[in-house]
Amino acid sequence: MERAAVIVAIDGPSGTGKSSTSKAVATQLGLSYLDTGAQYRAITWWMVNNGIDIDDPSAIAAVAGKAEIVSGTDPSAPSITVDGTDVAGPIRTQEVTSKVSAVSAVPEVRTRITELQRSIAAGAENGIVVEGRDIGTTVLPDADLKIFLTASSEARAARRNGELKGADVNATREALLKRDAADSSRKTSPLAKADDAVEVDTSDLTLQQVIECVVTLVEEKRAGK
Ligand SMILES: Nc1ncnc2c1ncn2[C@@H]1O[C@H](COP(=O)(O)OP(=O)(O)O)[C@@H](O)[C@H]1O
Ligand SMILES: Nc1ccn([C@H]2C[C@H](O)[C@@H](COP(=O)(O)OP(=O)(O)O)O2)c(=O)n1
Repeated sequence: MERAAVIVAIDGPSGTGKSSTSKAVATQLGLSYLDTGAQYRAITWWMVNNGIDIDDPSAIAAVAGKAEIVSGTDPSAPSITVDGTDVAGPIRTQEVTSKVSAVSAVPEVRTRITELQRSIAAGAENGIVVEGRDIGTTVLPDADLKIFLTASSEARAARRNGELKGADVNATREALLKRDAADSSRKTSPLAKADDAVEVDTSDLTLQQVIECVVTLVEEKRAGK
């Protein structure tokens, strides 16, 4: 019998391990992978590049449909382009990181990106792992499995700091908490755990342990447990 395409939603705040876990789980299970944060970063990069006033939600809303964002969903080589330009590097700058919460709070931006995410998930024949902030609550509320990753702010800041050469861990923690607060308090589709999501606190787990935990949960779902 053909296996039905499994849809896995992984949400949680910054630095909880969503991207690393999702990529590894998708690779192990032969599923596609979608980093929705990269899409919000990509549209933010476009806004910055086109001189749009980030403090003016109506200016952002007016051009929300302009950028053509294409996400490659191979977990071993995820990619993202805007109007044909590879932006995988530029979307990770401090400037984009500091502006992405404001851009992603604009309802017109969310509507546009949510449509894109749903069409990518629907087209993933072998199933997909989709990671973000509102996947289990809004984008794919019928996902087969929903995971909500958490971790202490200290653990999250230490992990993020490990990626930023020479950064001050306290400044990293402050910036991370500020972004979480903005993402959790916005009106449209805030960062939240879905009622039926499995919460996993990764503070004291290795990445490998988190991956194994999620793989087991997917396999249990597939076995109909
Ligand atoms: N359980 C873990 N223990 C230690 N480090 C981790 C763990 N999970 C992820 N990391 C590391 O923390 C950093 C942030 O992880 P990432 O997957 O990008 O988180 P998110 O997508 O939630 O922001 C990466 O450098 C990753 O290797
Ligand atoms: N589904 C999503 C995914 C991300 N976002 C927004 C909010 C986040 O602060 C930014 C960036 O997300 P991203 O997952 O790249 O952030 P980190 O890897 O945790 O730093 O995008 C969102 O609003 N909804």
